[in-house]
Amino acid sequence: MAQKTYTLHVAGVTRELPIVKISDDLAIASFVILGDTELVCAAAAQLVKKLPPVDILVTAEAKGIPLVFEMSRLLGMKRYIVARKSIKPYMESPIVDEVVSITTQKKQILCLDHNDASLVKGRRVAIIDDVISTGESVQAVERLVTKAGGIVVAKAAILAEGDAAQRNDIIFLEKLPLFPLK
Ligand SMILES: O=P(O)(O)OC[C@H]1O[C@H](OP(=O)(O)OP(=O)(O)O)[C@H](O)[C@@H]1O
Repeated sequence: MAQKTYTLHVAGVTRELPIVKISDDLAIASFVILGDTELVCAAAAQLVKKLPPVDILVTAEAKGIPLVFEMSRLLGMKRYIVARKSIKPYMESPIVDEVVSITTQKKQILCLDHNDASLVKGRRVAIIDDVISTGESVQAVERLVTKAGGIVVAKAAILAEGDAAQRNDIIFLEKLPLFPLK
C-alpha cells in the first residue's frame, strides 16, 4: 500500500494517522485520542457547541472517556456515564448488551451499572464517542440508555468514518475515509 498515513485536520489540530490493515480487504486510519490532551480539548470545545440541550452524556469504554470527561466539564455537568466492556464485581444489577465495532471486530459486551442507569432514567441523553463507523457501538449504547429509561436526543463523535459520514442523525466534526484494499 503506497499511502502509509492519512493527514487529519480537526478542530484546528492536525494529526498524521497511521493506516492499518484490519482485514484482508480493509485498512483504516487509526485515530487514538487516548493521551492526546490537545486534540481532545479542541474537539470537545467544538462538539459541545453542536449539541442540543441535554442533561447527561454517555460514552462507551474506552476511547470515548477523555472526550466525554472534557465535554461534561465544559457543559458544567458534575457527572458523565461510561458503559463498560466487562462486568465488574462492584457493579450492581448491570444492564448488558453486545457490540462488534469496526476496530475490534469481535463481540464485546457493553454494560451499564444499575446506579448509572438510574442517573439516565427520564433524562435527555447525548451519546458521545470518538468515532462512529459502522454505528454498532453507538447503537448498542442507545439500546442500553433506552433500557435504562433515558431519552437519547443526540449522538455525537469527533469523526464519522466511511458511510457514517452520510448519516443525518449524528453530529460530527469531520469525515474519515476508509481504505479498501481490493
Ligand atoms: O461505529 P463502530 O463500528 O462501532 O466503531 C466505532 C467504535 O470503535 C472504536 O472502539 P473500539 O472497539 O476500538 O474500542 P476501544 O475504545 O475500547 O478501544 C471507537 O472508539 C468507537 O467506540
